Amino acid sequence: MSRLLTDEEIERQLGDLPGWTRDGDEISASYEAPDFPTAIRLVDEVAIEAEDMGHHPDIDIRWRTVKFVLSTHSEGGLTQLDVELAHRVAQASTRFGATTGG
Ligand SMILES: C[C@H](O)[C@H](O)[C@H]1CNC2=NC(N)=NC(=O)C2=N1
Repeated sequence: MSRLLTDEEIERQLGDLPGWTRDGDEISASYEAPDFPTAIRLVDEVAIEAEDMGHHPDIDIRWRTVKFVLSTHSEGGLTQLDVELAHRVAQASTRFGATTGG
């Protein structure tokens, strides 16, 4: 089900994901939460979503900035699972008042 996406498919779908950029086999975005506890709650929410999907982000937390890096390791690149998880991260970020530069 999770075949690698083409360059065109990736670029088109990133158009619906403000703040998300592609770097080779990964897509990533940084979100700034109102404060550190909210950043941690955002990470906790994304952990629940990721576990639900069976698809997990790399996460970097620095004070109230949280960077999510997505790739499908089993396929060696980007699949629809990464796009789906990015949308879930974006929606959770909105709920927690976290914003992205994009
Ligand atoms: C069996 C299980 O679904 C796999 O190991 C999943 C777990 N989470 C994963 N997450 C990500 N980002 N890539 C994977 O290939 C992956 N594989």
